[in-house]
Amino acid sequence: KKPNEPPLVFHWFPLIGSTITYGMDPPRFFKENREKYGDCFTFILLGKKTTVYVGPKGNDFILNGKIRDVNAEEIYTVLTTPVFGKDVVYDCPNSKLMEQKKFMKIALTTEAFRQYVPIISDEVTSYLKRTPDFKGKSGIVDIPPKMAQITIFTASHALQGKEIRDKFDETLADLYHDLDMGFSPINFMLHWAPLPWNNRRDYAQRTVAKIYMDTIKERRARGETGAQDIMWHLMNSTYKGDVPVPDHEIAHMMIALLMAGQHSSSSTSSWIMLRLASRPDIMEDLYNEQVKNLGADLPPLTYEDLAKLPLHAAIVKETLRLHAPIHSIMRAVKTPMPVPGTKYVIPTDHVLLAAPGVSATDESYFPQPDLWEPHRWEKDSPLAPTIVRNVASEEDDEKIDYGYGLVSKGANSPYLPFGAGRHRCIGEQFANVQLQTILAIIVRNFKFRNVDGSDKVIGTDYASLFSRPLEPAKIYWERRE
Ligand code: HEM
Ligand SMILES: N#Cc1ccc(COc2ccc(/C=C/c3ccc(C(F)(F)[C@](O)(Cn4cnnn4)c4ccc(F)cc4F)nc3)cc2)cc1
Repeated sequence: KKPNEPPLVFHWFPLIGSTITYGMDPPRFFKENREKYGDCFTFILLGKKTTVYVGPKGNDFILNGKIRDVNAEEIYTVLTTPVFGKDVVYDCPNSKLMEQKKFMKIALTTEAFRQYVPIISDEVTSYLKRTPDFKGKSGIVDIPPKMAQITIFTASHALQGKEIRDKFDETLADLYHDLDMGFSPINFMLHWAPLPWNNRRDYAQRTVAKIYMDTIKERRARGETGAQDIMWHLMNSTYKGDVPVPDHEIAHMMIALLMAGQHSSSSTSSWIMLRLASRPDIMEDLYNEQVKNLGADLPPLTYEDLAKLPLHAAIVKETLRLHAPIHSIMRAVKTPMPVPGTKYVIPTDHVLLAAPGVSATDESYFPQPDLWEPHRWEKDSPLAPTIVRNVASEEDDEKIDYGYGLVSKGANSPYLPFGAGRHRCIGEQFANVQLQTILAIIVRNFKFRNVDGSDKVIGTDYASLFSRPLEPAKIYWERRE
């Protein structure tokens, strides 16, 4: 290794490098090597020199990197463009992505969320009524596949509109599955390989895009609609210079949003249910919070009700602290990057890897970091994050606008499940509305506990693109009187 490069993680084989040890358990790999080499170190990921820089300084260095120094689309396009379709997200200049994020965000307003909460509540309630797995008074259920179903119905209906949601009962479900097969880290690494599932992925992408484009034509022929869904907003958006968004780009952005929302929310909602089964006491606290703040008759949920359920919000926050779906954020290095406070200069043949989850489980920021304790987010909790006590939280610090709205300037927070900087997530508010609504409806209907009555929680599957629970992940449920 050269004197001004970060330390290189020891490995036996040149190409494989540390791919297997990293791929099997990234958080463990980060923690072990942080102890050996410090916050900044390089490892070989399938032949590629990958420099990890963890901790708040690392999060800031990578996520707030200047556009001339770091590049996301070069790394991600091989994975996302075959699935989403061309000319959107990472298959276009970053300036165009910033405009696309602005369009998507226009539909994610509190006005829209007011419509989404009843839509999501009804989808969950009717799913629980019709699915055979929740028949009778009690039983045992493998929860991740159920949450994947609930997520796709709620997200497609709210975000994509009723026409699209109803198509999920027919052809769209299988097409979505084929599209999803292409969304795997193997494609990240071996995108050039003529893998059999990639043909099904390509056929599915073309067919799903056509379904969206036909829907767009129908809507245009029919004229206005009261729906607040994203498709309608994209149909009325124009790029700078008053250039309307082409129909194929609308269709491709819809696929991108469907994939984003589906994977992140189904993983997170599965973890929420599994954590509640390990802590039945918390599930009771949630029920009591609803009775206390909404009334014992538990009226139909509204968007305004969510603001009266702080413990429900803390459940999502604490689950994302321990189970962030995206464990590795990657960027190509475009110009040699000096690392402030060190003698390191990261060369352009490296890939940068940010892992915000490392500081989210660091005891110097979160007392008893591995304990899932939603009450820690209450202000006087002894487990409250130290960062909140002595450094301004995200709301206070200064903001910057990359073209799609204000985001906090500092990425030096230890808790960044939605990323930071120019590539920061625009789905955070929608995800919170969706997850808290699903949670509130489930809490009204059931009590959960582990099948063996323990407080254990299942391990994590890192082999797919989004970390998610190993399957099957069974829990015992009991219908609440
Ligand atoms: C629990 C739910 C979610 C989590 C934890 C999450 C996490 C993230 C993270 C970490 C990033 C930054 C990626 C990077 O810097 O490379 C991101 C970006 C993004 N997410 Fe999410 N996300 C969630 C839900 C959603 C939803 C529901 C949508 C759409 C409705 C969405 C759309 C996007 C978009 C468009 C970007 C921007 C990518 C870019 O600018 O390069 N996300 N998300
Ligand atoms: N041997 C072996 C072996 C080796 C390694 C491994 C594991 O290695 C790795 C390495 C990196 C990663 C990165 C995850 C990653 C990045 C980008 C995206 C995304 F772009 F797709 C997304 O951000 C997703 N998103 C955003 N918000 N919600 N979802 C997105 C953006 C905009 C958009 F519109 C739609 C989107 F959906 N998705 C996921 C995952 C696994 C396993 C095995």
